[in-house]
Amino acid sequence: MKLVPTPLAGAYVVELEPLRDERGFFARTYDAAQFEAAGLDARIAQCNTSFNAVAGTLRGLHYQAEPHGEGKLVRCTRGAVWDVAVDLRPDSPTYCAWFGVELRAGGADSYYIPAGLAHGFLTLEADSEVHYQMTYHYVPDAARGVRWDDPAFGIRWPGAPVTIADRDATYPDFVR
Ligand SMILES: Cc1cn([C@H]2C[C@H](O)[C@@H](COP(=O)(O)OP(=O)(O)O[C@H]3O[C@H](C)C(=O)[C@H](O)[C@H]3O)O2)c(=O)[nH]c1=O
Repeated sequence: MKLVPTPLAGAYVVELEPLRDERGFFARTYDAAQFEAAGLDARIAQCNTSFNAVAGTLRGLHYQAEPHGEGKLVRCTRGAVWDVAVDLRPDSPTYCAWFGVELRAGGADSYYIPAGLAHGFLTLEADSEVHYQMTYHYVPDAARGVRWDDPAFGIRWPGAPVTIADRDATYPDFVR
């Protein structure tokens, strides 16, 4: 697999390098040694999956407040999503910048999002599933979020959400 830098400091598109034969392909999706060598957080504390019945489902953008920051390796395992991260680290050279990537089931890409960035996605197809590897465990009281259409970030989405949790739709404007 290849770690391809994104415009966001510390965030990478993880490109699979499929080994093909007459049956199909085999590919490594994660390599702790390669992550550590690149200075990425290689811990796997928990794995999660989310199923989204309706195309146009928007989840996020979420993060955990320090000291419970969580890195995420995000992969689409069914359907397709527009996957977005926004940098909320005040000391980062890419503070308040965002980067999106289309992730498809069977596609070559995953998205590694370090702690301190918020993450969200908009599904592009019905019955889309997203799998996460998390570097830190879930701490409900540390759950935070920013709004998908917050003017502070100017995130471009392929469409408006068809379904979104009230919590996600009503985060207050982000103050830099
Ligand atoms: C995140 C999480 C949630 N939960 C429970 C809490 C709720 O009872 C239920 C659904 O949680 P929530 O509505 O926060 O799920 P999402 O809106 O999909 O949140 C996720 O979506 C965005 C895109 C992310 O990047 C995070 O992975 C995560 O915040 O699962 C858990 O038990 N463990 C967990 O790690």
